[in-house]
Amino acid sequence: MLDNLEMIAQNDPSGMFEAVYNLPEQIQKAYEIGKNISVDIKAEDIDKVVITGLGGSAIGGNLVRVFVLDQCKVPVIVNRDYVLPAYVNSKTLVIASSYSGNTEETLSAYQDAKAKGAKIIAITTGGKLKEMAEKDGYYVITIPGGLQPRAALGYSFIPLLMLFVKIGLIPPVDDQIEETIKVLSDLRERYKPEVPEEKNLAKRLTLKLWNKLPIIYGISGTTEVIAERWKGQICENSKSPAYFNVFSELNHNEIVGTESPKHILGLFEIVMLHDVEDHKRNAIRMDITKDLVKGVVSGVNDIYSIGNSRLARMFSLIYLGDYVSLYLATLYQNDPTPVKKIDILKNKLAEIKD
Ligand SMILES: O=P(O)(O)OC[C@H]1O[C@](O)(CO)[C@@H](O)[C@@H]1O
Repeated sequence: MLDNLEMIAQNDPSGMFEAVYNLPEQIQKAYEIGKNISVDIKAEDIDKVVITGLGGSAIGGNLVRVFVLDQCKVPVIVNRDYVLPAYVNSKTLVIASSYSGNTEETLSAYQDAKAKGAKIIAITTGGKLKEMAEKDGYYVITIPGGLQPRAALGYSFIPLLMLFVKIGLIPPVDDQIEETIKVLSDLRERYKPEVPEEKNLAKRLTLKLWNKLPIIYGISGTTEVIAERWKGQICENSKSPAYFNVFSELNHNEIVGTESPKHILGLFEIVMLHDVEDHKRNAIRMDITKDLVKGVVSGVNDIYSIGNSRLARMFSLIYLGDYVSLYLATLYQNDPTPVKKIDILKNKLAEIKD
């Protein structure tokens, strides 16, 4: 079914498949942008980092948060709100991340950061954020436009990660970026539409999730944000509901909610994301949980990261989720690009001034 290339092309008039295929090149370009970052902020000047953004931009920040968790000596917090927490002050580095540069919550948080006297860096393609930050004399990392924010994860993540290196918060990541580009270049030749179902994991997994409710499980500290990314991509690209949760937390509540109603539980198709750095006990929890839900849910699918470095492994899982979301869109005959409901929301919000 998913081997019908004409059907794929018909449901992808705006080229989201192409954008996903080009992720390795995007990461290469993002790497060059990262190398050119030149800031005078040093690790000792700050006692915390707050990355403020929404949607795809927040995911980029959240992936950085998890990536640096065991290396960075200052807390990294992701803020997805109009305002920043009261602990933001002159020792805080606030990174305002918005691909469009026009997301209202991020613009509002930027103003809040300014009012609180924080050190500010903006990462954006342009829009009001770039305009304001340049006018206010803050450093702006400018990334290329022309993509949907969720398709620009390379741009919203890699320069941010390299900023952490430049500031001296984490050791260099060059080798990891280079490996990531290689791993993704290899994976796209395995996941692309031309590869038939029997050899294409992305297509096979999509067929399992089709007409089901995808439930994506990650593990705290490793795959937690990747699970969130899968959920977001399935919602926005496939226009299907999807939910995610994280081990071990879900073992303390969600696992109990698997008894009734049976006809709804029977539609759950679970994807468990695995990585070699998963906490041993959480890996065991995943196995036990699988046994507990077997026969109740429609199915459980184990997916393992590929690659040596942490970065390559992270992106290997992200990439599979991206392809799955596009194939699922194809099966539902949806164009992955438009996000009509968000457009309606934004228009309605624009009509209402406070
Ligand atoms: O990165 P931006 O442009 O601030 O957008 C944030 C999020 O907002 C949306 O544009 C929709 O509101 C998402 O698609 C996107 O991920």
